[in-house]
Amino acid sequence: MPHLFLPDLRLHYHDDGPKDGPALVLLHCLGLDGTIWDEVLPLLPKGLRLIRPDMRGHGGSDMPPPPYAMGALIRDVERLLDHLGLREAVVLGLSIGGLVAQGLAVKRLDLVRGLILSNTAHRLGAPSLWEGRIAAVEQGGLAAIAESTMERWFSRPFRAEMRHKPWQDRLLAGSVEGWLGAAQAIAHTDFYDTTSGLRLPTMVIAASEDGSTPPDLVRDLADLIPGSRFHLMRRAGHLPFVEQPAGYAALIDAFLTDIGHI
Ligand SMILES: O=C(O)CC1=CCC(=O)O1
Repeated sequence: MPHLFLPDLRLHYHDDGPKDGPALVLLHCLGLDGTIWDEVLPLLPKGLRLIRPDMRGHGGSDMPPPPYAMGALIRDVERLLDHLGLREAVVLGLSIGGLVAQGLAVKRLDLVRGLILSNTAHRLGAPSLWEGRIAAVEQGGLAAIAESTMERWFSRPFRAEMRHKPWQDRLLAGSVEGWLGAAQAIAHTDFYDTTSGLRLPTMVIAASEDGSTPPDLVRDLADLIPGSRFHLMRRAGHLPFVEQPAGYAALIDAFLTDIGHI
């Protein structure tokens, strides 16, 4: 899989589908990487070019020491899309990936034709909430937050069947430094003012059992962007495409069709 060699960073990404297809860029959440989308990709409409970067500090990308600035996370995606010569992509951002997507659209509207903001908000909790989690991870590593994170990521029935275990293992296999760096970026980001100025086709997805970005918070994000459409998925947590892959893919398909991207 390819890397983009930047002056300060080697960024790993997946680039699937036809090179001349309409582009969908998928940005992952904190603590995981671009492979989170593996199961949903086959359910997406055919013919899309699917770009999945690993955020700095995550997956196969370099792991600079923390903290990371949100501006750096946005610039990494900007430089990747410029490198690939992509314009007018639809950008799907999950959680922190949704913050990056909002920031990218504000900075480089030429790169972004539409947004899918999934389980995210203009601000992902108060700085004090993130300071507490950061302190816990500094002391006890990712194991210190793994169980509480699973409670936010997956619905109770899903966890009762122990189906969250592989995801917990994936979180625990990630880089502590990468998690800390990105968590610090989240703690200092509030995009209320800039996101409320966005005017582009946008779909916002929430999930009923999401403990990280509860539906009301996600709905506030949709309210900020005039004309955006809001969807609440039932029986799913913070990663709804894991618990409801077909329903999630159908939402993406309908949105891309409605805006004429496919
Ligand atoms: O840790 C969580 O609650 C989930 C999360 C927050 C930001 C992100 O990207 O994932």
